[in-house]
Amino acid sequence: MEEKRLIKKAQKAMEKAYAPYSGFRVGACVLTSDGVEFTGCNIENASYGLTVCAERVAIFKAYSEGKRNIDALAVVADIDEPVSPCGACRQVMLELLPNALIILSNRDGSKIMRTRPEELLPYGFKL
Ligand SMILES: O=c1ccn([C@H]2C[C@H](O)[C@@H](CO)O2)c(=O)[nH]1
Ligand SMILES: [Zn+2]
Repeated sequence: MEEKRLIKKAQKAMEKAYAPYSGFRVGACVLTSDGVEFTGCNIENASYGLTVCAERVAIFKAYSEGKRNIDALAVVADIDEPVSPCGACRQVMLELLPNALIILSNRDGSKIMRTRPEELLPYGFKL
């Protein structure tokens, strides 16, 4: 099943998280309409505000390779409950993958929430 594979890839990407400050490890995987997948992990910095979330790394990898049609995004964190994406990522999702299925899960993939960018960020800012 596609959803399970995306979660597995996000879990694998989570192992690469660079999170020495928060210790909060996150992984993500996007699926493009032509079946290509891009993974990401969170990458922190001593200048804390420069940190980039796992979701945005995966989304930006897809866009930077010319893949703008994203059908699904899976995000997992090393916690018991499904991860809740930050406000910045919600804003990015709304603009870059407005119609994608957003799959949120926990460390072992045992709990899954399914949502959409519009539901994660109602009345979001758009130009
Ligand atoms: O959905 C989320 C939530 C948090 N983080 C990262 C940012 C930071 O490195 C750490 C703690 O906020 O987790 C993500 O990558 N994705
Ligand atoms: Zn974020």
